[in-house]
Amino acid sequence: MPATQPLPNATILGYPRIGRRRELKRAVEAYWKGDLTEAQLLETAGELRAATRARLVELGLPATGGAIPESFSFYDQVLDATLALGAVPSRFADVAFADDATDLATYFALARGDKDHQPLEMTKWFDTNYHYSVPEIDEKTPFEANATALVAQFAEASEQGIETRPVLVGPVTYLLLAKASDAAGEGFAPIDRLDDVVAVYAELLGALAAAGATWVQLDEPALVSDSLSVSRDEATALVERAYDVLGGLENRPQILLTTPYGDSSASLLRIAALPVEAVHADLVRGTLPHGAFSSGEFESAFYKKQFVAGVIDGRNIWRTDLRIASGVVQDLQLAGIDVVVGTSNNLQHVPHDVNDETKLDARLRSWLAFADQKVEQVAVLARGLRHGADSIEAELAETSAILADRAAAPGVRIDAIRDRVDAVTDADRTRDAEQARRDAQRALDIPAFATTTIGSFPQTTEIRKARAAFTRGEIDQDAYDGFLRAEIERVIRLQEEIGLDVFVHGEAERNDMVQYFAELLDGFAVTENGWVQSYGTRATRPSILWGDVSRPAPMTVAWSAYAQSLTDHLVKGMLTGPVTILAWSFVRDDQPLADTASQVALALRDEIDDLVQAGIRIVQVDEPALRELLPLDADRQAAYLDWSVGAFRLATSGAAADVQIHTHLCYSEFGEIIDAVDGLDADVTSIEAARSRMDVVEPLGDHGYSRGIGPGVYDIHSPRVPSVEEQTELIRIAAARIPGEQLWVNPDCGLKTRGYEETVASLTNLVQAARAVRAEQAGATGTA
Ligand code: MET
Ligand SMILES: [Zn+2]
Repeated sequence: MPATQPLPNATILGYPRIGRRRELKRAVEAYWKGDLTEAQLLETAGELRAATRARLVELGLPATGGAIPESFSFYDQVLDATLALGAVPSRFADVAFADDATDLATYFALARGDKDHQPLEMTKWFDTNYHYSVPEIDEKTPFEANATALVAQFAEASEQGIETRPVLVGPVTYLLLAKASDAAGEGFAPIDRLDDVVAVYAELLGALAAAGATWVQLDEPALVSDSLSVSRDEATALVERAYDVLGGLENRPQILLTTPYGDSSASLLRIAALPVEAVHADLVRGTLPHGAFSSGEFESAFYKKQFVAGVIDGRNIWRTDLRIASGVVQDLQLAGIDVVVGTSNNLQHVPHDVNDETKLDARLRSWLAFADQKVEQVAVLARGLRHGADSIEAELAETSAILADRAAAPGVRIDAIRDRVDAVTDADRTRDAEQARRDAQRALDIPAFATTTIGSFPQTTEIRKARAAFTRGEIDQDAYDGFLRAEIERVIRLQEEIGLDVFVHGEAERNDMVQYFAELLDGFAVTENGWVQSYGTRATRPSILWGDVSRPAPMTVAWSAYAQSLTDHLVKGMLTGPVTILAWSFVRDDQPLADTASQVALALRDEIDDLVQAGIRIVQVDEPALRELLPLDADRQAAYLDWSVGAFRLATSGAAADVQIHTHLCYSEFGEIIDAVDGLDADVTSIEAARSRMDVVEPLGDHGYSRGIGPGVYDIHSPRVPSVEEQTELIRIAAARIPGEQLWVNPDCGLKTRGYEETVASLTNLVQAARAVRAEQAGATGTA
């Protein structure tokens, strides 16, 4: 047993690491380009970490005792764990053991790949829009502890006079989020290596103890998810097995085991029985174990053990109702629990500081809490625990007044919008029968294996410059519109040259596929500095959906109509779907998401109507986040799928039979929600598939999917140009399962992050691949 030194009664699970002005992004990208040396990058990162620690102390977290998490990452916390475990996949051995290899070079090679290596796959982290690098594990993966970064950061903090708490993804979650490498044998699952991995965690903990760390945080969100390869009950048993070992170590820091992102109430008492010194529960998404309080079980489970109560919401940007949160922690304390006030999860999912938003309406701003304000809220509640609730009455009263102001503010509830939602019927969510649509859409004259793209073309420096100049008022609306029209014309001509079948206008006018709409819809506000890491050096600036949503004017019609006027090819109208608009915004927490979704859907429905009036015959409504919002909790999934699918249908069902509705899904495993994808009832669905070698096609084929499907054949997440042969092979795999008339040939996703050179080369190959397969099929059936 380590020496007991209790955790101070205020903490957070983690803090944004990209920097208040995205300093880390700039430094890392400069390093990639060769403009910054490794030493310079390490120095910048050190400065950022130091600034973060100092800020957290300033905001009220104690500088000692492990209250401050050491949650920095250059790219991704799962990738950090991969390096700490030495779990470099064998296909990267040549990189890791090269003469000039450094830990950092290996790290980025895994993250991004290079011309000889595909990067580690990326996928969504629980139900967030954050992506982690998926570990690749097999029977032979060599595990070897590498505590260098963990120890160095802890030591760096000590130098600064701050005693931090190193943070690591826990062993069970790490392995359950991993995938079996291509070298793995049949039936192997990464979790089979649990004992080996636990042994390496033991070494890492030993190294941290030797460095003087009194606390370590191990995150085990696997405990709250029903979407992993094992049941929650099994995950709990695995956690028991792992922490019995780790807890039993002679030489280790005290362990804080966390269960963020969901409801751990079913397993909390079992977890509390483990030989760890503190356990966290997310009390925003989850609850305390039912009945355990009155029965005294909770008190005995937490006897001589600290409970970190995650009462401050780490997923949204609203001020937490402090009076309620204070009641919860005060009751716990009254029951004799050694309670620590905490956040529901790592604050990496929220921006830094509301005070950086100088242009936001002052009233709206007063309702908000970004990471810094959340830390302050934690500190207030902790003070209330130390000195009694009376001592924080002024703060409680202030928050109550703010919440009351928000509830009554104009625009938060608009009767006309609510009446329209109330009047929606099933008929409004239902299109003509599939056959009738197929017949009506023959007039569109679309070939088998039709080639198209997902919407965006590369966002060039010129586009970004023009947008910035327009935002700063350096060029006027006419000049900007003229620039965008020229850009659209260029993209149309390019598609003609490449020989694609169905065109797009290229989305040059969009800064972001959600923010663009948020700026044009009523009920949303956008931030200046509200960046949140999406993956690696990429960050998004989610909009704030604060009021009832409506569409004051058409949003995309002018651009789409202009593009269509330039060509005889069909041009797809391009909209972002209601679920994705919600998923990638900060949504209001004062009404069910389903109600908000209906409001957004009705606005999109009107937009589709206007697009069709303007001569557009195909409209794509992107829902890449459909899978992302699927609740981790199986009990809540059916209700979610019901409203999310319903919202998409409400948006699209105003379209007549001869209008072809497309949708696009990406970034996720869709096998699990195949019925929902089917339920969207889109005429054509494009879906990410290249990286997974068309894995999605099999379940679709088995499912008897009868409408159009475009499994991506070109992985746009990498600058690599896929050859004609490669893409032909992928189309053939799909064609073996799905009839050619149903198949579309397209990239995995939009091209906005790619450069023109690789884009043109890849699309040219794509068109050739489609033609090759068409010719093969024509040969096979004897038709021309
Ligand atoms: C993340 S999905 C992106 C879809 C969008 N239409 C685009 O092409 O960029
Ligand atoms: Zn996509």
